[in-house]
Amino acid sequence: MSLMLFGDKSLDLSLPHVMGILNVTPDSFSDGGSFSSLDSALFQTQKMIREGASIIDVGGESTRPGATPVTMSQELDRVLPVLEAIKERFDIIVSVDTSTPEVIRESATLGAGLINDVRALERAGALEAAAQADLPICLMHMKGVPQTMQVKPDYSSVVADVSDYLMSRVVVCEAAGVERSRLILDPGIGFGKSLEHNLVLLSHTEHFKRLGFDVLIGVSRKTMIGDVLNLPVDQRLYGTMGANAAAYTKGARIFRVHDVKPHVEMLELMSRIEREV
Ligand SMILES: Cn1c(SCC(=O)Nc2ccccc2)nc2c(=O)[nH]c(N)nc21
Repeated sequence: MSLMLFGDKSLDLSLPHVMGILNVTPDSFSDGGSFSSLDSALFQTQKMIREGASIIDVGGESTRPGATPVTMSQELDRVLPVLEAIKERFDIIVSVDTSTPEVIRESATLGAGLINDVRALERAGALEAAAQADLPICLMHMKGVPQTMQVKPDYSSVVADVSDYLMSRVVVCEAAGVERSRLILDPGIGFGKSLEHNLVLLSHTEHFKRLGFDVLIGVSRKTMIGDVLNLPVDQRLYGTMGANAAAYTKGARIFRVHDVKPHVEMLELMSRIEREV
C-alpha cells in the first residue's frame, strides 16, 4: 500500500490508475452543438467514471505545438464551471491542468484533487499558490514553449537532463513549502522531444521511480505513436496501450489517456499478474 491523498480522496499508488482526459477547449466540442459544452463534458465524465477512471483531467489550455496562448479569464471560464459541476454530481478526483496561479487557487477552493502543471510551477506565483493549495502536484518536464518546442529538440542525455530538471523543481518546491510526498513526476512525452527522446524516456521510466516519486505518463494518441506506426490520431489506441503497458512494467502508476475502458482492463490484468507471488 502506498496511499496518496488527492483532496478528500486517496489512491493506493502501488496499483495502476487511469486518468481520463476531458478536453474543455471549445474546439473539442464539434458535436454540432446538440449539447451545451457543459452537458457534453458531464456526459464524457460520467462515461469515463463508469469505465473505471480514478481521475478526470480537466484542462482549459491547449498545449499543442503552435496553439494560441489562452488568457487567464478564458482558462478560468473553461475550467471552473466544469470542475464545480463534476464535484456536484460525481464522487471522483478531478485533476486540473494549469500553470496559472489564480486557476490553481480557485481550483483548490472548488475541490480539485490534483494540480497537473505542464510547466512544473515555473510561472510567477504558481509555487506559492501550489504551496497554499495543499494538493498533490504533478511536475511535468517541457523543453521550451509549445509554439517552438518541437523544432530540433536536443539533449546531452535526455534521461539525465529531464530528471535533473525535475529534481531541481522538487528542491524549489520543498523550499516553498510543498512537501516532497505531494509530488508526482512526469517526463512530459512529446513536450520538446524527438521520437528517440520519447522512446528513451519511456524505456527509463524506472529512473524516475527510483528517485522516490510516483510517475505519471501521458502518451495517449500522441505523435510518437503516429511516428512509430504511421497512423492518424484516431487509430493510435493499440500503440498507446503498448506504450502504457511498457511504462507500467517500468513503474509508472498513473496513465493519462483518452480511452479509459481499454486501459482499465489492460492494467487490471497486468497488475493482478505482477502481484502474484
Ligand atoms: C495536459 N497534458 C498533456 S496535453 C498534450 C496532449 O495530450 N497532446 C496530444 C494529444 C493527442 C494527440 C496528440 C497530442 N500531455 C500531458 C502529459 O504527457 N503529462 C501531463 N501530466 N499532462 C499532460
